[in-house]
Amino acid sequence: MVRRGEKTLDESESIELLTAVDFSDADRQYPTALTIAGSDSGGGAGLQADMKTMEAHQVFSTTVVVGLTAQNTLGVDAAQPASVDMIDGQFAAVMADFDVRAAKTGALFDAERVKAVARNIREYQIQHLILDPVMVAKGGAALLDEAGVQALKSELLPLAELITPNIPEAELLAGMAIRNLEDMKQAAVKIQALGVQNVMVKGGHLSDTAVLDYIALGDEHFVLEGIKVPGKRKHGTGDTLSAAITSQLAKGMSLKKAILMGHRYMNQIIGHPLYIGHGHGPLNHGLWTDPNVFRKQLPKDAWACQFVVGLANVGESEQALVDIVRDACAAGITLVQYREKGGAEKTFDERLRIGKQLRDICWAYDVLFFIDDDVDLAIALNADGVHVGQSDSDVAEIAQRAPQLLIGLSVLNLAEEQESQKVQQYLSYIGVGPVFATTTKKDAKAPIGLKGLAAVKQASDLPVVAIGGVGESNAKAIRAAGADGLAAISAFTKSRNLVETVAEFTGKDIKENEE
Ligand SMILES: Cc1ncc(COP(=O)(O)OP(=O)(O)O)c(N)n1
Ligand SMILES: Cc1nc(C(=O)O)sc1CCOP(=O)(O)O
Ligand SMILES: [Mg+2]
Repeated sequence: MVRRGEKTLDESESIELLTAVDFSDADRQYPTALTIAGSDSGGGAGLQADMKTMEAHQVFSTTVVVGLTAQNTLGVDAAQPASVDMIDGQFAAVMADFDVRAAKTGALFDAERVKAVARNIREYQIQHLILDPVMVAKGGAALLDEAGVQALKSELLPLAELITPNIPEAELLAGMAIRNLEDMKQAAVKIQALGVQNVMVKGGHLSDTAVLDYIALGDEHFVLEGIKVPGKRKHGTGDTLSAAITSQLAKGMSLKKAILMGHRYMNQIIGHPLYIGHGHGPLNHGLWTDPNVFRKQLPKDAWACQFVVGLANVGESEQALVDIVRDACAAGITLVQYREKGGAEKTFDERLRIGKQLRDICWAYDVLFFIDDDVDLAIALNADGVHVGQSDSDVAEIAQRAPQLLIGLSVLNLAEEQESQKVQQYLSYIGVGPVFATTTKKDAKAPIGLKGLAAVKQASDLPVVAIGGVGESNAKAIRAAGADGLAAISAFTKSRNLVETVAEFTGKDIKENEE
C-alpha cells in the first residue's frame, strides 16, 4: 500500500505508476564510472577516495579491488594483492551489468596485476581510461614494484587517455630529474613518447609557494596554478584529482574541461580538510556540494557579459545559433544562457541535442553555460547552472535536487529582492529587469529604469545582472548604476561587431577582452 496525500493507492495501481516512469535518462543523469585500485582501510586514499569523489560529482562508482592495504593516516602496515581470478571476476561482473562511461586506475601492486588489468581494459574496450600511476604512498610505502612499473609503461600506458603522475612518478617514467617547470615540460613530452597522448604532471612536490601542474594534451600545452595549503591533511590528493577527472569524463565532458573542473574541485576541497586521524589526514570530498564554496571559486568576472539565446532569436536556424554562440564566445562573453522561448515548440530531446552543441562550444572557450527555467535539461546537460524566474522552479528545491548547479534568479523590484534573501545561500546572482523596454520578451514587465536597478543593487549582497533593453549605448550607464554584469539577447543577435559589443558590455578595452 502506498499513501500519497489523502488517497491510498492499491498495489496494482502503484506498480502501474512506477513502471510508467521512464528510467532511460538515468544513465545520462547519474552515469557510472569504475575505479580499479587498492583499498585503503583508512578511507582517505585508494578506491575509497575515488568512490567518495565520484559520488560527490553525482557519478555512480563501481570498483575492481586490486588489493588490500591495512592503512591509516599514519602509514601502510600491510598490503596484499587480490588474485588475478578475482580481478577478472570483478571486471566481468561490473562490465556485464553497468554502462561504465570512464575508468581510472590506482595502486596496482605488481606486474602480474598490471597485466591482468590491461588485459581486461582491452577485452572490455574501456574508452576513457585515466591512469594514475600510483607508485609510492604518502608515508613512503611502495605500492608498485619495479617490474610493475615496467609493465605499466608497456601494457597500460598506451591504453590511457590521460596519465597523471606526480613529480617522483614522472621522474621514474621519464627517466630524468625534475626541478622546475621546464623539466616538467620535458618530462611530459618524454612520457607522451612512451605512447600516451595526454599527460598531466602534478607539481605539488616541487614548490613551497604556488602549485603548478603542467598539462600536455597532444600539442596543446598549458599550466594550471593551484593553491598551496600548509600541513599534512592531503592524503589521497592524487587519487581524488584523477577520480574527479574520471567523473567529469563519465558525464560526457571533454578531457580539457574535465581537467579544469578536476583542478577546481581539488582547489576547493584541499583548503577545507577533515581533522580526522593523527597523520596525513583525509580530504573533505563531499564539500563540493556546498554551493557557497563553489560560488567563491568562480572567476571575478563570471557574470560580466551574458548572452541569452535560443532558436527563436536566430530565425529558428540551428546553424545560426551554433555560429553566433561560437562567435560570441570567441569575442569574450563570460556566460551563455540557453533559453528556448517564444518560438516553435521543441521536444526535450531536441533541446538536449542543441544544448549539447552549445555547451561544448562554451566549455571549449571556458564560458559558463546556463539553462533558462528547465532544471531537467540543465541536469541532463550537466550545465554549469540554471536561471529561473519568480514563477519557475523553487530555488531551494533545485539546490537540493542538483547541488552542483549554480542558480540565477530573476528579480523585478525591492520586494522580490527581499524575498530572494531567504534563498540567498543557494543563489549565485540575481537577474534584475527589465531595466529598459524590450520587445524580445513578450511577457516582460514595465521597465524599472536605472534607479530601480540601483535600488535593488544597494539592497542585495549578491552580484546583480541587468537585463532588458541592454545594449552598447546604455551599457556604461548600467554599470555605473551598480550592475555587476549585463545580459542581453538582441544586442548580440543584432550586433555588427561582437568584439565591440562585448567591450562595451564589460567596459574593458578590446585587447583586455581578448586576453
Ligand atoms: C539573466 C536573466 N535575467 C532574467 C531572466 C528572465 O527570467 P524569467 O523571469 O524566468 O523569464 P524567462 O526568461 O523565463 O522568460 C533571464 N532569463 N536571465
Ligand atoms: C529574457 C529576458 N528577461 C527579462 C526580464 O526582465 O527578466 S527581459 C528579457 C529579454 C532581453 O532581451 P533584449 O536583450 O533583447 O532586450
Ligand atoms: Mg523563467
